Amino acid sequence: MKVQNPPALLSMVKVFAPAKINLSLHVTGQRNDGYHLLDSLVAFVDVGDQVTAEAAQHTSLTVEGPFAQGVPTDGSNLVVKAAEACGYPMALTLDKHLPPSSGIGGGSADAAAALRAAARLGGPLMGHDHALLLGADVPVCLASKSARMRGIGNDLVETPLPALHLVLVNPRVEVATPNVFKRLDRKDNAPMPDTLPEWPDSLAFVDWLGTQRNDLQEPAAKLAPEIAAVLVSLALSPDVLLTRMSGSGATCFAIYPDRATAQDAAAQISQSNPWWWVKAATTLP
Ligand SMILES: C[C@@](CO)(OP(=O)(O)O)[C@H](O)COP(=O)(O)OP(=O)(O)OC[C@H]1O[C@@H](n2ccc(N)nc2=O)[C@H](O)[C@@H]1O
Ligand SMILES: Nc1ncnc2c1ncn2[C@@H]1O[C@H](COP(=O)(O)OP(=O)(O)O)[C@@H](O)[C@H]1O
Repeated sequence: MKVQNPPALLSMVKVFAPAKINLSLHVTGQRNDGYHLLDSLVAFVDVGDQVTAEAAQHTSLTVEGPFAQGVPTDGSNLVVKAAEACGYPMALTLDKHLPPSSGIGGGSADAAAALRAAARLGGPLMGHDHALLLGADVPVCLASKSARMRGIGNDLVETPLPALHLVLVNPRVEVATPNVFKRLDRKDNAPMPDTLPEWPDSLAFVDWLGTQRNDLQEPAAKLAPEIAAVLVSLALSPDVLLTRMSGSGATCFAIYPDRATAQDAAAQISQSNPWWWVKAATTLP
């Protein structure tokens, strides 16, 4: 019998940390510990951060990239917390492209990428329950596949969606998630339907999505009036199908019929608002 060598372990890995978009976000209750119950359709896009990792004696972190200045470089960074939580020390480099505190889960995506990096280097693969301790959004980011997310972020059902062409806009205003939840008047809003419909194509999906909500949009817009300006700017762009805020804000998204239309809208919005962070994006399969 031929004896096969075990697969060689990689010495360095690069892992993409895609932005998370809450296409819908219904807040349906609140637990005794203060955490809110959610019902959210989550998608991931081809815009994100990059985590590079090597096994090391001690965990270290270098942060670079366009949003490096906005994130901590010490043990409070979620990639360091992720390395510590899985007990696998790594030399980490975070190339930060997503605006922080912006409702697209940058820190959670980075933490999930660090967990995937540890597993690829030969460390343990952390389970969802353990990942949840790093943040409510970390479990959904671990798979980075579109999903219906319920509970506080722990109850996940993979939900394939038609491809969507988006523009993401952040007015470069950081919004703290707990402050938005605190300003939400009603905590017991209606969930999405028990059984989600089948969508034959993107247009049918967007029609249905228009009947759903982000319950955090109103309280976030009270905290950051720039959100209203972003939504107006997206709503005025040619051929737009739907506009909404993601997560607790302030990033908003719009959906377009195709990539070229999304790219044209992004270029036009960026030209009129040079300070804003504007990206055309397509959902990942
Ligand atoms: C609101 C969401 C929707 O996807 O996205 P973001 O706006 O952060 O991107 C998430 O639930 C955020 O997840 P994440 O950012 O990982 O939250 P955590 O670090 O666990 O919690 C930060 C704080 O948000 C509030 N929080 C978070 C999640 C949840 N289900 N209920 C809450 O009330 C709590 O005040 C908590 O102290
Ligand atoms: N890798 C990271 N990237 C961004 N923020 C981080 C990171 N690690 C820790 N943080 C902290 O987490 C907080 C939430 O950031 P982030 O995850 O980007 O928010 P959101 O989930 O709203 O997009 C910020 O206040 C930031 O200081």
